[in-house]
Amino acid sequence: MENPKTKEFPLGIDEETEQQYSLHSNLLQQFTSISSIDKSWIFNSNTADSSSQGMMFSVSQPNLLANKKRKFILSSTVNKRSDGSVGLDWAPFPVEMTGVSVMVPSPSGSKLLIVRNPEGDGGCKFEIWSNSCLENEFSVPQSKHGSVYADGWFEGISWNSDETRIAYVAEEPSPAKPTFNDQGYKVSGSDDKDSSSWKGQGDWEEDWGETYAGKRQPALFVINITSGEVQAVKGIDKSLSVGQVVWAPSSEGSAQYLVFVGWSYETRKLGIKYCYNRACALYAVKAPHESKPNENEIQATEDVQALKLTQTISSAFLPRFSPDGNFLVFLSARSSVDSGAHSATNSLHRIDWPKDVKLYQSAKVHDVIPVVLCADDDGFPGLYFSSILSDPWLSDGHTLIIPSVWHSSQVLLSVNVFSGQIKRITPADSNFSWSLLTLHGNNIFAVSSSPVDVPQVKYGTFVEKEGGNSEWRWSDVSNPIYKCSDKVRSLLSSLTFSIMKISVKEASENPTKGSCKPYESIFVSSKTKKSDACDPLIVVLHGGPHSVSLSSFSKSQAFLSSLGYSLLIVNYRGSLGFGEEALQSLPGNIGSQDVNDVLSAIDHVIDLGLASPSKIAVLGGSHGGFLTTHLIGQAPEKFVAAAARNPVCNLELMVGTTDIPDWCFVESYGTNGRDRITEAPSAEDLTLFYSKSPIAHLSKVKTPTVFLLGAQDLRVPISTGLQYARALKEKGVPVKVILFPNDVHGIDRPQSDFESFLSIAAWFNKYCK
Ligand SMILES: CC(=O)N[C@@H](C)C(=O)N[C@@H](C)C(=O)O
Repeated sequence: MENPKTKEFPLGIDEETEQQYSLHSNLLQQFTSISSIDKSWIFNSNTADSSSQGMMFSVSQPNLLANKKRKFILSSTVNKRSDGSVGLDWAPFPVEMTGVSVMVPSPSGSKLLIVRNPEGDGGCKFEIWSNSCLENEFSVPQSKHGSVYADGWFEGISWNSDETRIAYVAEEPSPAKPTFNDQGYKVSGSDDKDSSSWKGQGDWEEDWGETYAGKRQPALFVINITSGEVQAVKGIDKSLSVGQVVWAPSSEGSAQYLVFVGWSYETRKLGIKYCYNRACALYAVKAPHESKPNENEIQATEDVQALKLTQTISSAFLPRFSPDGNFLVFLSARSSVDSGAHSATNSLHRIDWPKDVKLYQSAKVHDVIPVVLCADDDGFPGLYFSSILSDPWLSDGHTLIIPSVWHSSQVLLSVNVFSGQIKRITPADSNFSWSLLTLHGNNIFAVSSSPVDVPQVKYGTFVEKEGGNSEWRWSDVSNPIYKCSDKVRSLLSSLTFSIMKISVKEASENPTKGSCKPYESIFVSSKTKKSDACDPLIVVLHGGPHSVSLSSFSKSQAFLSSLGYSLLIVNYRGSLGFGEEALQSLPGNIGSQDVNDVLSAIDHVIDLGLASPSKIAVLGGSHGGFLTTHLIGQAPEKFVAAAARNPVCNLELMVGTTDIPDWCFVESYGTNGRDRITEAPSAEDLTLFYSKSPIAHLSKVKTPTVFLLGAQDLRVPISTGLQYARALKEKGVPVKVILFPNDVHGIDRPQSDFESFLSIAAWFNKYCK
């Protein structure tokens, strides 16, 4: 037998950790392997049997060995039953999609665009499929454009109505770089490649920060799907980054227009990921002509300059035309732009679409859903969503179906864009969270889940009842996608969850009404009380801070609760989903109001006898890591273990290195901080940043803490986490640091996510059981 004293362990692993890893890694793999639906589409039937329609699901599943997400397509046929519900007949096997960046069916469903972005020097591949074969395939050289944007934000791919052309967003081609040879500088003009010259760097160009490192400016293009001709759209200011393009309704005899979102910047591009406070507007621009012989000169003289449609509002995005083409709706994050908070309560707007192009610029922006400042207790708390279906309309042509965060859950809403009437269409008595898959006529495919229930596909039908009492009814749709192991199912069935209201203990000076309203925590625990002793508790804190922990299924959280921990997931004031006044109460008060909200939520569960004060751990990433490290400093007796993922530990250090220095100013000073934003903070600014930071409380910390850091994080550069971890080590506090060399802020590559949560479990089992 091996002598444990002489046994060599892998880096960072001792005997106890090895045991923990052996015990729990298989269960974590079982959670990890649960698939998720990214998108789905419904197709009109080509058969005589019009009661059945085809459906396609794009599904992803982490592939730990390859450290990638495996993507596949699963097809089914929709069968409508006489009672209004549906069943899906599934194809026997899925088909893996390798190397596919985006796929977009045409509006009629008769064609499918598949885009494959280049991995090396080659071009972008566009494939046009019919239902039986590949119809056309084009390779677009890098000299025309770089990768097609598939990021879910700048991303926009839109088929025109006769399905002959596609507008899309791709990276501008790379500019030429200065060339040198043994004679010195090679005068530009010659693009010769020879072994006696080399390329210099030229000027550094700004990008949009976190997750956009090295990505070139997003620009607009149109491809003809028969000839493969690609045209760059003219008339767009070079300084504008563009995205989310859609074709404007076409009218006989007049030119075709494209509507897109444009983001401009002042002196530098600030990070845009999770940051809705970047000003943006809708523009209309003439789509390029199909080139015909001898037409070039006529085109050159045409007025092609893009028109700004939304002059009167600081933010406009997600444009969608009504089915009749008479109006355009869009979302606005103007509260976020105007206050400087990186995310806030949205509003929805409408422009009646003029038939005369010249009137576009003076189109009136109507408010459909305004920003909600403070909602009644059970009233609509405001709009919180950032993606929308490409066709979100019911058959009346003016009712939109959208998801939105409502307190700690995501619900589905129907919105009448003329009257502004909003209805919550998912069950009011459900604490589950819902996401939208696709519309099926006037019915809805959706997914519903909870912290202890794996996602379930649902079908919603609108039932008109006598006496005008109509309602939405939801039925389960059986599906093979969310399959999980018997072990996972049995562990989850022993858990339960509830959403708790937590009263505000101390309001700030001059509080607004909305900031005094209760906030919420999601509490996950075992159904059966094993003895008088409570299970150990993990307090889970989201980042942002203007984000939210939803009551939806999370594999990593379900893994931790399956190991015997209760979870207290706190939506402290400042979270999305509770109205604008509650959200805006946090900027200027970070490190105190949010910390106290979390401490009050913990006291609440201790007072209810649901948690034992001696067995509490805390876990959070980013701003959640800021709170984690603040809590172990400000309440050093309270926490026996902590885990911080890319935490903000020192704003004074972060401000000079992050892609969002403006965030440090606004969150530290409040909205007034907007006027102080600078690349050269004063000594006074730096003093305030330090005083608001967890590092200011470091001397009191004694909680053993594990740090998970992504070395490519541009948002919260690892220097702040490393500095704090080293300082704790210097004090003799037990510390573990795992650095993921190729991860960005989210640390979500499959192997990194896996190792993060396995090590968090091992750490908590060591110090908090
Ligand atoms: C706006 C932003 O990115 N803030 C970070 C400090 C942060 O907390 N990020 C959130 C979104 C996260 O969960 O990573």
